[in-house]
This record gives sequence, C-alpha cells and structure tokens, in this order.
Amino acid sequence: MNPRETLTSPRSEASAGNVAGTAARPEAETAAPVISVEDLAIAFPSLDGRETVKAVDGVSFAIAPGETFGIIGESGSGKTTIGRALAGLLPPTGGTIRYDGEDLRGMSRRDWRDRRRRYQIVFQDPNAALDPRMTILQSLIEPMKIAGGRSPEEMKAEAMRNLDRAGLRAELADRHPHELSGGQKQRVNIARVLPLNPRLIVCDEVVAALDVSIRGEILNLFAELQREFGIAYAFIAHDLAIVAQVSDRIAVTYLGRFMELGPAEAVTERPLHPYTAALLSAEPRPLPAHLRAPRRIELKGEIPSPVNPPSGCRFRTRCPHAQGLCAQQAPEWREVRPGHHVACHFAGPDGLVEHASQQSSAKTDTGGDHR
Ligand SMILES: Nc1ncnc2c1ncn2[C@@H]1O[C@H](COP(=O)(O)OP(=O)(O)OP(=O)(O)O)[C@@H](O)[C@H]1O
Repeated sequence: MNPRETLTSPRSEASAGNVAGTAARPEAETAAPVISVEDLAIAFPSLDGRETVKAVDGVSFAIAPGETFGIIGESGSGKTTIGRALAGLLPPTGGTIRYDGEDLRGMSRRDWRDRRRRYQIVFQDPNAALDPRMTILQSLIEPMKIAGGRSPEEMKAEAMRNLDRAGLRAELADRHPHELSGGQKQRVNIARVLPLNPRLIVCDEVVAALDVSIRGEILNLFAELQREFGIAYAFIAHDLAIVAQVSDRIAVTYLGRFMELGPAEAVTERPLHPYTAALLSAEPRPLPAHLRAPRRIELKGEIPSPVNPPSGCRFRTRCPHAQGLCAQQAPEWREVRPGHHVACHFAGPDGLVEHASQQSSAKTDTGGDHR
C-alpha cells in the first residue's frame, strides 16, 4: 500500500514484477503466502430458508506478506463475505483457507483462536468494534486481555504506545468513543489490533465513512504500519480510484467469482474483462487519465441473484460482448499475461474488447446492446 503515490503517477511496471497467485512486489516473490485460498465457497440460506445464496462460489488466490490485495466489484458481488471469511468470521462451506500454510479446521478451539488472532478485520463503521461505555484505553486493552499473557502494566504501556503509533494524543486515552471524530475512532480501531501482531488486516471500506479530507491520512497510517510491520492487507472498497492507488494487485469480483485478477496498474490501465472495463468507465468521479476507460461501456441492469446465477459466464446477461458460447460454457480462469488472470472466453494478452466486438458483430448476440 502506498497512498502517497499520486493518482496521476501510476506505479511503474518494474515496481510491480509479479508472480501468479502471490504478490506483485518482487521482494515477496519467494515469501510463503500469509493466506492462501483455494476454491472458496460460502453459501447462506435465503431469507425464507428455501434457497441457497451462493455469496462466494469458487475463488482462489494467495496474499503475500506485506502485500495489499484489492478487492473490487459492485454491491452484492461477495467482497465482504470473502473478507469475513479471511478474518475467520465465517466458516467456508467449500474450499480451504490456509493461514501461513495452516488449515485451521479441526484444530482445538484454543489453538484456532491463537492462530486466528493474527488475521484481523477493520470495518467501515468506526463504531463497529468500539464499546461506547469503555474508555479508549479500555478498548485498546481489551484485545490484549482476551489474548492473555501480559500484566496490566504491560497492557497499558502497549496501549499507550499504539495510541501514539496510530497518531493519537495520549490524553484521548481517557475519553469515550462519542468524544472522538470518525477518523480518530478508525485510528483507535487500527491501534487495537496492533498488539496482536497482525499478519493480515482485512480493510472493509475502511475510509468510506470518513470525510474525504482525512481519508488520505488514514490510508497513510495503514501504509506506514505496513512498512514498519510488514502487514498484508485485503483492501475492499467501492472506490476504484482508492483501490487502484493503494493495491499491489486487484481482484475484480462479480456474483461470487473473480472475473479478473492481476497487478493493480495492469487491471486498471489495460483491463482484460469487460466487467472491469465497465466498472472503470462507470466511475461517477472523473478518474485520473491513466485509469480512464478508452470508451464508455455502460453497465446495464442490476446484478443477478446469487441464488440462481446465469449459466455459463455469470456476467453474460450484462456484457455488451456476450455471444452464444458465453451462455453455454463457464469461461476458464486463465493467465493471459504474466500474473494476470481472467475468466472470459475472449480475453487475450492484447485485451478483449476489440477482439470480442469483431466476433460479436458476426455472431448472434445474447447480451445487451453494443456499447
Ligand atoms: N448472512 C447472509 N445471509 C444471506 N445472504 C447473505 C448474507 N450475507 C451476505 N449475503 C448475500 O451474499 C451476497 C454477497 O454479499 P456481500 O455483502 O459479500 O457483497 P459485497 O460485494 O460486499 O456488497 P457491498 O459492497 O454492498 O457490501 C449478496 O447477495 C448478499 O445479499
């Protein structure tokens, strides 16, 4: 994560050498993944209990130490569900998650808790993890109490150190959450997880509820902690420009599956999947030049229900380039550029859109209109 890079200066290719399945940063190429996910599936019973909501339906990836792994996609695409599963808050209904190589299933509850502690989540709502009745100091001490092994004096000293690390003044320790701003509370949330020596923090829309003016400061704090402690982040957000700015790699999620996964600058500057291109061109705010889609691709209609996803390619019902094949066959997950994977029948190393448009003009179209 490096939010100090401005949005108008994309990362250089050299700084983003990539290895399939792990990090985009060269120093992480040989490091064992902090987390590796294989064929993850998470299903919920629907509200009436009669159907199954396939919120996540077969995603695989690995995150390297110190990497920021961005996850984007429309509302309902499964981002939060993936994030909650990574933080151990939701048991997978299929597939495996390995934490530093270990599958935690079947462990004793105590061992599981000890391991899981190092994979944390910070939510959009700064109040989500703070008890309004506790002082900030008590809130900072609470996770250490649960973890055990420190004396009250040690816990207090560690809490004060982390308050400082998170950029907060010592006198805030005696305040209650309602006396702090949203940005300050989000800093407390970050300070709370530091004593747990996190390996991975899932950042779920962590700046979405904050004033635009302080978003950069919070992102800088995440970046500083990453540099200092080598923490990896799974960074979930709607705001494409922010995800592009902070991530080493980006996964593009649609209806519980990944459509595309690759180095951040490649995904945002030379997207392979029409869904990624559509997300880029649908950005309400003007994006920096390097993130702008070459032409506008309209994303029509709502995301279909994960109870009954479309056959073949899940995106086909909204894809301007869909053809007969897309309804019949789910596209394979292919690596078409080094470290850059895509699930689209028509993606090639030089991109997709032109190739698919040429074919679609000659064949029957099963999707929306062209363009
Ligand atoms: N506890 C649950 N019970 C039933 N369905 C659920 C549950 N949690 C999530 N879902 C469904 O799973 C799908 C994915 O939801 P999820 O919150 O992961 O998406 P998201 O991409 O994070 O969306 P948003 O950006 O709005 O947070 C949605 O259709 C959602 O309604």
